[in-house]
Amino acid sequence: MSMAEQAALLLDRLQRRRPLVHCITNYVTANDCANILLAIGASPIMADDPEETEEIAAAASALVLNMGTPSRRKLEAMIRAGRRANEKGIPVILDPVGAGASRLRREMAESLIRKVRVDILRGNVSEVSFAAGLASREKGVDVSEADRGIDRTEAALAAARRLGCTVAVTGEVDVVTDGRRTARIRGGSSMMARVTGTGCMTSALAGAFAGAGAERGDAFPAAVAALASMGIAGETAFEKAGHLGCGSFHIALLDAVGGLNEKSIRERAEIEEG
Ligand SMILES: Nc1ncnc2c1ncn2[C@@H]1O[C@H](COP(=O)(O)OP(=O)(O)OP(=O)(O)O)[C@@H](O)[C@H]1O
Ligand SMILES: Cc1ncsc1CCO
Ligand SMILES: [Mg+2]
Repeated sequence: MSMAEQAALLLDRLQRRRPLVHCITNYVTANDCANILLAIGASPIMADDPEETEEIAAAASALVLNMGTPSRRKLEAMIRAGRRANEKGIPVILDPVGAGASRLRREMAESLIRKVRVDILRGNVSEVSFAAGLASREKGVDVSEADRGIDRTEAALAAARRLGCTVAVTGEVDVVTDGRRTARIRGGSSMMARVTGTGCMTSALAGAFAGAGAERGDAFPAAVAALASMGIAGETAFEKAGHLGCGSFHIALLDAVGGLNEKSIRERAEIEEG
């Protein structure tokens, strides 16, 4: 079965099952992540107090840990949720936002990688390079100029080997690998880099697809399906609203994700295997 066909079937399963996706995320893009999950057909819950994250994670189909606005308290909330998810076989997605940008973020990324078994790591090339242990010169949450030259495939493979999980590096062309299989996903629009949170939304969608899977261990096709969905939606949004500007494009992106179905994935996904 082709990767596009697999992604189409996963979307169909997601829309029938409506997986509950627990997000411990940042305050910049939390609302967009909740809305994109609703748009694709999943059910979001944002919960980040250490007092409740174990309980919420235990009831969810997937857990998304996003380091965008970190704190020691949030780290504790993430470790509690992550350990519970691991015990219950619930897939965990890590978005190491700005992982190399400060001491707190570096410690947080290292601590999460050490204490929680991650199924999908999703980030831009700077973030994934840092998580892979490669030199990264991150200054903020966007790809740094110094990191633009790093090869996305090499960064993804290095991180996949270090973490033993599926890694998705986004950018103009997205790369997904589990160290054994590799896929490249085209599509999207350069406008996506001009709206904050499209990466966070992609990670949230990876949670929805991983949570829709029949069983744990389906992380690679879930990550591919999430990136293909964002790619198609980004193109549609650009056609509809690219000429209007970033604000309209942002809203059109949510609309486009809401319009995705099995058929659009099968017909429009641009996935290259190997
Ligand atoms: N130049 C581009 N052309 C096409 N698609 C792009 C481009 N840049 C980013 N994208 C798409 O935008 C989405 C987010 O990727 P990006 O690498 O910008 O994440 P990010 O840096 O983590 O974003 P953020 O931190 O703002 O959430 C992905 O679906 C990716 O494919
Ligand atoms: C801009 C920004 N700052 C912290 S998180 C975030 C959203 C994109 O990652
Ligand atoms: Mg990001």
